Amino acid sequence: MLRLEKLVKTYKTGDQALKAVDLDVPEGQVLALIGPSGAGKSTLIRCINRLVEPTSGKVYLGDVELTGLSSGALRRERRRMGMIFQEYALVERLTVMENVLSGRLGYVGFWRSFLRRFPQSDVDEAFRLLDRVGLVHMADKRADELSGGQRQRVGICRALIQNPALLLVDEPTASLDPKTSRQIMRLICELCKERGLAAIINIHDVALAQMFVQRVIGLRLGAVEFDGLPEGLTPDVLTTIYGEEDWEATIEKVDDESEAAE
Ligand SMILES: Nc1ncnc2c1ncn2[C@@H]1O[C@H](COP(=O)(O)OP(=O)(O)OP(=O)(O)O)[C@@H](O)[C@H]1O
Repeated sequence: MLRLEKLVKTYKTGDQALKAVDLDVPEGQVLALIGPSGAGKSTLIRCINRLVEPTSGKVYLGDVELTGLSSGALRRERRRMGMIFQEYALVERLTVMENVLSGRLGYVGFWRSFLRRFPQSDVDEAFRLLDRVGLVHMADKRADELSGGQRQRVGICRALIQNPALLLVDEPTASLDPKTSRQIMRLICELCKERGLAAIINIHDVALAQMFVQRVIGLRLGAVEFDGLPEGLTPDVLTTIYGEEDWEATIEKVDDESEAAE
């Protein structure tokens, strides 16, 4: 459902962030993108929805070549790609409900969005999503009253209310404590499964990636160094992606029992 063909990004500074990346993501697959700082993970995610303009190569979402679209057509196609950010990107002074509904702005007309008047069906869906992530009781709270984990749940609802075919997730847990990080990763992966959604999750934490996804892509210096099952991330493979390190400690599974009831 998503295909990248020889995707290249060279920034104006001369930094070659992506070097001819090929990638196929089937429908419903959740994959983690790992790699050291500067490997090109954020650039890859942002080249897919063209928040960063690729230098060359092609991106297909289904049959549509995103790289060939005019700005109007791109705006429409972007509705099919929900994005979740590290820093949540909520509007602090708006309520939880308003932040979730802002995910529909690509759908409602200009005046409706200007007046923030959304169809009842959108409001109903927002309540359903907030209920699913355990935040329905906070619908009227302002975003700046929420904890990091709660904010990210709102960010997830805002992405899902777009009814996307693909989720692009950029470091969803980087600002969260370890336990909340696991809860958020689990939630994202469960929701993808429930909805048959594909997702690409840029994540620093290798153990967390291994715990939840079906496929891992390891990027190094803008190229795919590893593409396989989480179990394939042996210390040797991690050394080729990241360099020398004591990987036995890093890939040790975290005790998950304490969360079983959550
Ligand atoms: N706007 C930019 N202008 C110039 N160079 C950039 C820009 N953004 C990223 N780069 C460069 O492109 C390369 C890839 O960066 P990118 O942020 O995609 O990596 P990353 O794997 O996401 O890193 P991190 O994990 O630290 O976020 C790096 O060398 C970086 O310096």
